[in-house]
Amino acid sequence: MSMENIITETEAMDLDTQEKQVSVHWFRHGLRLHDNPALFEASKNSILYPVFILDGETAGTMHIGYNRFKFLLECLSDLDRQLRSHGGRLFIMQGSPVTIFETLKRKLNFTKLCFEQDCEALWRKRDKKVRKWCASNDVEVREFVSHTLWDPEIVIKTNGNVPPLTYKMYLHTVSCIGLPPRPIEDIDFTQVTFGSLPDSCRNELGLFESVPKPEQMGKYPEPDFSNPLIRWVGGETEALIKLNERLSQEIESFKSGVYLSNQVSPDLTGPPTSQSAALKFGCLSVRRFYWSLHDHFNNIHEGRPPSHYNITGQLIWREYFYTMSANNPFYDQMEKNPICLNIPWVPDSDPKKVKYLNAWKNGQTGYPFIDAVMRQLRREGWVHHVARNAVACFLTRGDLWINWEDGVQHFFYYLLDADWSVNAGNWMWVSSSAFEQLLDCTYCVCPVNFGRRLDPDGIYIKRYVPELRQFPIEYIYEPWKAPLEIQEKANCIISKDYPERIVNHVQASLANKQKMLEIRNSLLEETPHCRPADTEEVYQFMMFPENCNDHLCANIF
Ligand SMILES: Cc1cc2nc3c(=O)[nH]c(=O)nc-3n(C[C@H](O)[C@H](O)[C@H](O)COP(=O)(O)OP(=O)(O)OC[C@H]3O[C@@H](n4cnc5c(N)ncnc54)[C@H](O)[C@@H]3O)c2cc1C
Repeated sequence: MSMENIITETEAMDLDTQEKQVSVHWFRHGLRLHDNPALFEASKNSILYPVFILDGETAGTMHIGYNRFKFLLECLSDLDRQLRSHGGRLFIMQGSPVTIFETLKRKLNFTKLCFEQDCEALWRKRDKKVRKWCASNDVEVREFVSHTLWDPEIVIKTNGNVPPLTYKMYLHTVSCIGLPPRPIEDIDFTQVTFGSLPDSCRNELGLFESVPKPEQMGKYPEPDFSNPLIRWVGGETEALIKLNERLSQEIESFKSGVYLSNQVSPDLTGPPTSQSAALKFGCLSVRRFYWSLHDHFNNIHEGRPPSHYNITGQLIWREYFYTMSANNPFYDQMEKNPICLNIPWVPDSDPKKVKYLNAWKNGQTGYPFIDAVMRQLRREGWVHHVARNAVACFLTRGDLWINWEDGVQHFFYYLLDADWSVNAGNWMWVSSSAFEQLLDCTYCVCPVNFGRRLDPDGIYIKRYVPELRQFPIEYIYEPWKAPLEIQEKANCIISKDYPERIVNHVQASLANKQKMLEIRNSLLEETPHCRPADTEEVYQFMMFPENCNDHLCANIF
């Protein structure tokens, strides 16, 4: 696009005389141009200002590690590059949203503010303040639902003004609402007029002339966990390339009649295919993902009714957790959270807690599978769902009896896809704190056999726990059992080069099960609570292989 459709400073100041109104599109999540109804609205018959505000909280920046910050800045870079190719740019500013909008109002007299709904309770305060300011400054607010397939508020209303307690109830509720909307058409950028910012307000707005690097924002790689082996790249362009790759794989599996290969045979060492970080930041539209899968599925199985909730069942878990958190500002906490059971985890004052928690965080528990996962998390920011289940269970009800809130914080800092509600929802589920039969923790992931089942050759361990690279496979999941001469031959002496296991899993998990039972029995009556609908749902969520109920991967008490 030529410079002709960028208006000048003088034109911007003289807008009341022009026909077009001035609109600001506020990117928060939803960092994409495709299927973006709020951006579509902002660009209609308007002079458009696309804005992202680094306010220290938006898009999860209040507690963020280097890898996710880098990913976010790559998303912004990609947006900026794309907008520039259409003659505009992304205005990245630093400060509080209301202060920035005040300045923009003074300088540009904008009259419309558009944004995508951030449905989590966490964002209520921020958005309420902005709405209030808009209401008293003649700025129309237009908010659109496109981060989720269904509007959580409508789901709650349809379910009688309470969130559905179980995933199955959730499925039932959304089936009453109907199928989610399809993605909207692409914006015709040849018809869009972009605004420019007067020089006089650039400082006041904390405007970045180009997308900053994480280091400029005070974020640095951690010395012991730098050099990721898998590099996740942020941005819409990359997300759409990955979507096509993923769809090709899915089409092949639909044709062969093998569905959900990611769940049936989880691959810890194969090339990365996940879209969770792209969905978290919204560089991929969840509706595009959902409908592309179903359309391909229906094309291949012409005439057969689509099984909507099977092939996209994982996406529905995301919806479910968003909905559960929508009206619950304490969703990521234990005591104040009405859906969470109060479990007397190891107290903060207990020195054992600090020791165990640090060992878990640093990948030094002495259980190679757990340590590999924890090190991959810090190094790369993404780990497979089955691996997350294993380390979450180990920290909480499985082995260490440590509060899931500590796990949530750690994951929230390091995960690329860290979502306030999805993260906390999964932690409550795995730790038996909610979404689980009242303290009935039947399934406990075994840190030895579960890993062995997933990665029998120990490739994953050798990749992330280099101390054990020369260990023979028969001992790699239980190195403490290796005779000293084998340890010497493998150049790794247990308790010197690699830690002794911090707990005995069999003893710890049995003792923890007993504690759960005692708490359960001490409760007078069962209150209605969130829980799995049945055993099948537990298996599906935990992604246990079908024949896993044989004490090999899961301890079943
Ligand atoms: C303790 C714990 C914490 C987690 N924290 C997060 C988080 O902060 N953000 C996050 O996106 N996922 C989280 N998950 C869920 C899950 O592990 C990831 O979404 C998954 O690893 C993504 O891989 P994928 O894209 O290959 O998934 P696929 O199987 O391809 O699923 C497609 C999409 O569905 C969604 N999804 C899949 N599984 C779940 C699930 N159990 N709950 C909710 N959504 C799901 C994701 O957006 C995912 O990209 C967590 C799981 C656990 C056990």
